[in-house]
Amino acid sequence: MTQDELKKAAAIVALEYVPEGAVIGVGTGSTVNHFIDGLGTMRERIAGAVSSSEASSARLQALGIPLLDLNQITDLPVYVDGADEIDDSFAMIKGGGGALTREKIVAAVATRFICICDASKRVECLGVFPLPVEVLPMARAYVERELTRLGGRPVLREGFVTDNGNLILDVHGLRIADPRRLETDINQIVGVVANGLFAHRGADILLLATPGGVDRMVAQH
Ligand SMILES: O=C(CO)[C@H](O)[C@H](O)COP(=O)(O)O
Repeated sequence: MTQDELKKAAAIVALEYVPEGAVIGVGTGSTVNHFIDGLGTMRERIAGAVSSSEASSARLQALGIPLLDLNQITDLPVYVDGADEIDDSFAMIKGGGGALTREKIVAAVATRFICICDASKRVECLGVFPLPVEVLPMARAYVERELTRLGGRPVLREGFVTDNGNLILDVHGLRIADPRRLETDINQIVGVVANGLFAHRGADILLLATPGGVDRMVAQH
């Protein structure tokens, strides 16, 4: 199976977790695109979706799925999203697509975070994938210096502007032994909008696609 076929397999299993009549939180990325396509086939059975990016919003709208404003939602039973890395505690690095801030906001509101990914995303220790950090443009150089002080090597994502009008620094060279601590430390840097560590709010369910099938795992927290 190709990596894309594995992503699709995880996404299709995630459709089983979509409650009848509910608003669904929708992430961003190539794995989630398969999930959105699946949602399109069952659009009469859901109330609509809250999206984490302009790209996902466009795909949802093209399939006729109503988009809702997060500010009008009090009950979001599930949020479905991919990850760039996920560890044994279901802490993740996300933001490869640059949508980390909105992803974090929608995930914070959701009752259950369902992570869908192929087995290559499972790691023992987070940090081989460069950690994305969304930064206000005027703070870029200052935040770069502070991230270097934390032991990383920040690299500006060239030619990329987030949906919020900000920049992304991809931080290389971090071996993240304590994801919660680092998530908090980076959030303390003035000018950081959000960082791609999802450790305080990790996944609740992991649907991990392997060539042998999709493993369903539930977090122990
Ligand atoms: O965090 C994300 C986007 O900001 C994605 O979930 C992550 O990059 C995984 O993407 P893909 O499903 O394309 O492998």
